[in-house]
Amino acid sequence: MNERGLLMNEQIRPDQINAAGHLTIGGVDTLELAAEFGTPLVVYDVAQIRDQFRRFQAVFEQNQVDYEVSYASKAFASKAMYQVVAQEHGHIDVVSGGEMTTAIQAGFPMDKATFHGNNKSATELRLALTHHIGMIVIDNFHEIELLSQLLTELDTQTDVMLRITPGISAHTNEYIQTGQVDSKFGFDLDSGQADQALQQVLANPRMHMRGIHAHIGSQIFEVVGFEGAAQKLVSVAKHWHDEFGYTTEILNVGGGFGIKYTTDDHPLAPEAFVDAIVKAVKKAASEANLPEPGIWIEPGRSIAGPAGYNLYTVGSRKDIPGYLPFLTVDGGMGDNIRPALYQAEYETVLANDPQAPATETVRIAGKYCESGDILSYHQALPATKPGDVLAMLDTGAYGYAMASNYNRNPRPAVVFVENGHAQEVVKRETWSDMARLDQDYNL
Ligand SMILES: Cc1ncc(COP(=O)(O)O)c(C=O)c1O
Ligand SMILES: N[C@@H](CCCC[NH3+])C(=O)O
Repeated sequence: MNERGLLMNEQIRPDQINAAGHLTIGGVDTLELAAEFGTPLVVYDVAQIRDQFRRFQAVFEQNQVDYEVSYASKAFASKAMYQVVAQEHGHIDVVSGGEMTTAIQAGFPMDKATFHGNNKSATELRLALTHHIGMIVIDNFHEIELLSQLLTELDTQTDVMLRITPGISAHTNEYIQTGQVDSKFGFDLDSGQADQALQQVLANPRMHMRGIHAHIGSQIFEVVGFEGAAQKLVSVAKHWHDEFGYTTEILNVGGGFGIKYTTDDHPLAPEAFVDAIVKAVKKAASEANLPEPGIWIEPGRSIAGPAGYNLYTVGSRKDIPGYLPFLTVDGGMGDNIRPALYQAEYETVLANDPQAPATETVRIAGKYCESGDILSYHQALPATKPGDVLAMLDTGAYGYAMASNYNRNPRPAVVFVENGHAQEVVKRETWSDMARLDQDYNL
């Protein structure tokens, strides 16, 4: 409750409302952000990014475990983001030459980067090796062969892990499950593929086999899947120890920690996830009589998501008797495709009065030429008028990262805000940028 006796939106902290009653991010008024940088605008509260990172790290420190918290940068990659992670002494994982190049340009220490992907190209692997990437997570037999050729060609060596499919279907949207047996990622266990991969890697002196990786899915709300993955990884480590005399140094349980998008979501705290993982690994390792391995995690959404906001300006409106009105904003599926792609839900508030009581339920539509271009299917809001700014909450993961130029709409600017200061860290694209790669046809 606030002083007006209204129920606060749970995703907004009371200190985010300023004297004018406006929503603030990192101490800056969202209306000022919209006026200065334009809309649609992606805004990150940097203190919140740092705080999530530190919370994950602190539990490992308390448990005195060898660990890495590796930010899964597919959730949101930019030079500024990599620089913030570096300031937090964090690690990153990258899944493409583009993410790697951005990290390199940001000056990120690449020995703290892990390279993932189920079809890494020779060029990408070469880039990784020439920049002495910290770890390559090998996904398939083709990659073992390609990597071994490149290691010989470049006369170098690398640390590697093997990604396995743990056979765990996390309780999450089926589109974002990755740990089940029928997955395109990683080596299958039951068919013996993983054993074969281990033997190939161990036979190559240029590959230093460091550990086992599994990722069970995304937006997960329960610890049980992670405990299961931890047990499975330890059982693989035990099997490899007994069968091949190989001792696993690191278990990487991936990311997937769920966040609160709406009041229906009840995520666990970072501490609860890490605590459960650490306990499960320690218990399983001691039962298997194995030395305690290092534990790595790869949170993406839980680092970037809650810190991100999308600001939009309200434009047209369509009222249809018997249906929820369409309130159209100046962005849409080009800057956040998640509602259209996964029926993902968010909370949206009126930036100039986020505490105002709702008077209607609307559909928030985008401006893209597509009926499915909906940002919200049912959002309670106070009365709005063209020109009002809406703030969509918790948009920081897989929003800008999955943005497109559909309809040749420019992608928004990205602004980082901290301690009352705002800085544009990714410029807004312009209409002429839309044609910057185009060539006149002159055959
Ligand atoms: C290998 C791997 N690690 C980490 C992540 C990050 O997941 P999340 O953003 O759900 O934490 C993903 C994406 O799901 C992934 O595929
Ligand atoms: N893009 C998905 C998550 C993908 C996870 C990547 N492994 C989402 O928006 O929820």
